[in-house]
Amino acid sequence: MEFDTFAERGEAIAAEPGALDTVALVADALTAAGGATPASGGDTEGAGPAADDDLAIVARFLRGAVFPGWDGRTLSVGPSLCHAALARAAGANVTAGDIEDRLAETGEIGAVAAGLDLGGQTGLGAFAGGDATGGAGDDDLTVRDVYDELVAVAEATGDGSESFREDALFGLFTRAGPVEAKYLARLVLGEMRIGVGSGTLRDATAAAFLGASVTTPTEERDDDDDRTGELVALVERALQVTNDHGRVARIARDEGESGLREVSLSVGRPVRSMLAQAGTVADALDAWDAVAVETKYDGARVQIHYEDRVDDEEGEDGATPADPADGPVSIYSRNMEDVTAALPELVEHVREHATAPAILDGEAVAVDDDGEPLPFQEILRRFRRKHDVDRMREEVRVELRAFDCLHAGGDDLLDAPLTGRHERLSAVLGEGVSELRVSDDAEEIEAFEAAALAAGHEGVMLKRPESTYDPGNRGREWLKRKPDVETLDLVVTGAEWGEGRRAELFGTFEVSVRVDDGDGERDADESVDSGAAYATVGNVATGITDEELADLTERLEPHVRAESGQSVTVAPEVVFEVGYEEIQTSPTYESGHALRFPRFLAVREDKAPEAADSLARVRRLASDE
Ligand SMILES: Nc1ncnc2c1ncn2[C@@H]1O[C@H](COP(=O)(O)OP(=O)(O)OP(=O)(O)O)[C@@H](O)[C@H]1O
Repeated sequence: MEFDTFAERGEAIAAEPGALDTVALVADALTAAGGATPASGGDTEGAGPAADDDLAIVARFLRGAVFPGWDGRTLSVGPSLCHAALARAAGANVTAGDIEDRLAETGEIGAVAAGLDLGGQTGLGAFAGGDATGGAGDDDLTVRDVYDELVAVAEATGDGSESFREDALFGLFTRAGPVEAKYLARLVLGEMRIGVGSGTLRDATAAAFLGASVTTPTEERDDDDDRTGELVALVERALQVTNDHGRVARIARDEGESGLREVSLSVGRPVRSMLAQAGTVADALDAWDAVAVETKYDGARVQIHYEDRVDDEEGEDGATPADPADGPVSIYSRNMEDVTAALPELVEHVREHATAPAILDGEAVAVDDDGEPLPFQEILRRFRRKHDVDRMREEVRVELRAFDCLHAGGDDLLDAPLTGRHERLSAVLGEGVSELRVSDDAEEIEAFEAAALAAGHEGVMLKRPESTYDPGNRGREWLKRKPDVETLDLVVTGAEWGEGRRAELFGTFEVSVRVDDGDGERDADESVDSGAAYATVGNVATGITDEELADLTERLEPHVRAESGQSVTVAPEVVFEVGYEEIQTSPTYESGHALRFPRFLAVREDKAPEAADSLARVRRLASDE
């Protein structure tokens, strides 16, 4: 597919207000991208699509993603690099500063890119491979050209990789016409802004390739007695298992329903984590006959994949390889980032105890010398660390608390009941496994909770004993019960420079909630700019030490999008855990709410902005108060 065709379809989708018509437009785009069905069936297994088929690429691009969800590769392109590449492509008269000024005016990089004369002024379009007519946009840039170039950008490492990335983007921009440039800039920065969430793409896949009808919104259908509901559920299931919209679209097209039914988990490819809602013991006992109660560990979520393969690097004595990333154990964060190298104790633990290939779910916790839990902030000093792992290992001890098992010894367990999965977990790992107590006695459950709190844990999890594992879902099958601490996980979207002695550091941070339904789709929300993904809810300036301010400044500076006086706007990259006393309605912030007495608690290293708290949650909390 030509990239300008993709961009025009993006424009049409963005302009369509109706959810069902959006699904129909996305389904058309998928069908158009697939072209003729490849006889070979193509590469449905691998990360890269077959050479004659753009379906997988287009399915991901529509969501603003270049790679599948399970794939750890990232472009490593921040706003400043993108601005520099755009400025170069726009010719000698335009600087990165000009791009930032325009961004401050328009508020959106796509609009800025579309307004530039890229490659046109200097004939760079011809230089970069354009046809005889020269100017930008005349070149037949395809979605595959863009994909291939972005793969090269993602895979560039070492000295010179930064300039390689800039050159590659410059090359792409010089080949782009205005609408293409708009979608290129958005894609590169991961902000597609056309309102295509995971649910839309799922429904469109079912409509395009399985014959599902697009007449009733998925949420209003009864899945049990509706054929379309059945097909949508099948696609949803395949998405949960593969975590790859591109691959699922291809399987739906090439192998139909039976192909989707056969999709299974792969050890080594992370799955989205099942999540919890807040709830009480009374809620749990009202809803279920019995409750499976478990300690809520205050650590960072980890998903551990154990491949049980012979390790090339392994010495004859079976010693751990020097680099844990080379071994049979891979550990992923909740964002599906590979954190194996940061947590060698967990690698060693699993190598020592696991008896079969497995996918385990659990929490990495920091503990003191007696094995007692340390606060959450301590695990964050170890999590995602790339340097000084051995030194930090001496300072902060980390242990595994595994609480679920998604796959063991060749069996996918997503559909098995929780208690059965937990038994498999105990059988496959043995050590470092949570205690899961099933009880229908409120007093016994409360005594379990009191003991967990007394031991320094965060609270308890209450789970339905028969619940299946629902990747990515924040349903009511798992409830979290914590004593009353009011915190929200909010995205930093702006900051202000400090004063006096702190003039070189940010002093105040603007924090925002997510304006979507949890999988990237926007709320139907008229009071908030419908293109915005985040809405402000407060400014945080207290609870931060000087050392933390320096760290936060260093961390946020590369993401600054625009500066005006003391204030900067920041790309949504960093999530803060913020404590507060109350939520009030307020016209001051875009969300229509304000936090009273917000204070900084920690950076949620383990959370991506898409996993931050939503506007819907803040509204719920506000109305409960
Ligand atoms: N026994 C357990 N079972 C499931 N999750 C647990 C358990 N112990 C600790 N956790 C942690 O609790 C989280 C469940 O709460 P939730 O889904 O709301 O995530 P969260 O937003 O990170 O919550 P929080 O900020 O309260 O940790 C899990 O993601 C996991 O990291």
